[in-house]
Amino acid sequence: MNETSLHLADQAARSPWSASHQQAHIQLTPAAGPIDQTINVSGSKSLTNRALIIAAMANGTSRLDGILKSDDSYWCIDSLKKLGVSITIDQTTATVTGVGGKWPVEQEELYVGAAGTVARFLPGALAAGNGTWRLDGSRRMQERPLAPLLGALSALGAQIDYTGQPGCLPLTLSANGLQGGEVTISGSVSSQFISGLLLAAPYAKDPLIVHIDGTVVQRDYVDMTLEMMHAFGVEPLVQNGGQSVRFEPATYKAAALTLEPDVSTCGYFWSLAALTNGRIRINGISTATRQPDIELLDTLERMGCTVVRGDDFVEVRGTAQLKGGFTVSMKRWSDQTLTMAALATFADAPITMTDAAHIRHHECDRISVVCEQLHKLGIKVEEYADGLTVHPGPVTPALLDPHDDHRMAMALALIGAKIPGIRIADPGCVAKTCPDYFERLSDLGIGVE
Ligand SMILES: O=C(O)C1=C[C@@H](OP(=O)(O)O)[C@@H](O)[C@H](O)C1
Ligand SMILES: C=C(OP(=O)(O)O)C(=O)O
Repeated sequence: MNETSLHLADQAARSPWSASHQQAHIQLTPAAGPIDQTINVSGSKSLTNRALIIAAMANGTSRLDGILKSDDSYWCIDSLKKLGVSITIDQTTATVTGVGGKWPVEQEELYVGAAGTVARFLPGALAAGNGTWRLDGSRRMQERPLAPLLGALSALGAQIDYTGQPGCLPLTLSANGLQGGEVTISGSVSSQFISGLLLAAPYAKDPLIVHIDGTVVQRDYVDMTLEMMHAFGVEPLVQNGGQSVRFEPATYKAAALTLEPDVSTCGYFWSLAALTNGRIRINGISTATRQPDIELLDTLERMGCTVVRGDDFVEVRGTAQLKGGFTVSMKRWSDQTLTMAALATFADAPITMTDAAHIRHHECDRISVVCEQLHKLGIKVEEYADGLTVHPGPVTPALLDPHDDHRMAMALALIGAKIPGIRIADPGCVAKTCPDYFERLSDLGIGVE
């Protein structure tokens, strides 16, 4: 594949916290022997951006330890600062002085980068206040859906004017606070729509009941949102088996929190141990986490790995031959679909991943792109609307194109940890959630040139 056929990355979405990897591509070389390390992993992107936005809406000053410093959290902080929120960062500690839901800057242009969490969590927070703001994002973020969330916010009093594709960024949001009452929203395409509405719901002028229409993809992220709201002193009343949530008018209270490591990022390092018949222990996390990608561990065990579940660490020990020959639903933990596709390349029988249709709306059409990239390696794949089947086989090194998708780059790099000569274009795209990913691989003995 020549350079001209590569997906053109949106460099504008790369933040000052991006990695140093600005070269056109890198080449990976497997470590000389099994990887055997104990490591730490940076804070959760999902928890970081929830905590930042809620802290900004709270009364009082919050202290957040263990935040993630990546593109997604950078654009979250940048937007909140533009709204007049005082945020100071010291290493991985954020000190946020909340504005109680009244944004000091009532007219501003905000940029969310490629961050789905900011694109989906900020509009509700804005709609709860008073002002007129223009929101924009990366080229890909301008293609990702927002309509279910914005429809609900409009029903509660927000005025949304799309200046690009209807239902997407860029848009102008004008608000004079959220009405109470009842509103219904779907989470069948993204759980973030639900989370974005719930985060703002306590600030409605009257009691508000949010009804969830149908099933929610990756539902655990909604539960993470409710847990984070609780940490800031708001008590949502969950009813009807989780299909409705009732809120009395309330204001978040400042909090001091330490955020968990990012379990989605942990998945790549645990998978490295699985693939190299090595051992990786990650400190500071346990399987008691609400982060759904912890589900990967059960599947690694199913593939023949050993998992040690400590109170404050999780260790994965690999195996000489990964087992396949099964179908696995990715509905709860679909961010690991690409990781599973990389692992399946080296299993002893095909693996089918299902229930992941919504990841076609993520940083790229992840099902189509991962099938295309595995095909370049000579791997037989079958693509379905909601997933794929990977048939293990010999790998022919190639230049792989992550399509500006951090998870595509991080997952495909796992193949390079096993097979010499794998090249990954635009390695800097990992900065969305793990700017130092390739440095970490190098520290583990994998060649990164
Ligand atoms: O709420 C969150 O923090 C997230 C929700 C999920 O998005 P979808 O529900 O859109 O799949 C997940 O893929 C994303 O990485 C983070
Ligand atoms: C889908 C993802 O991110 P987001 O939707 O938060 O941009 C992800 O990190 O895999």
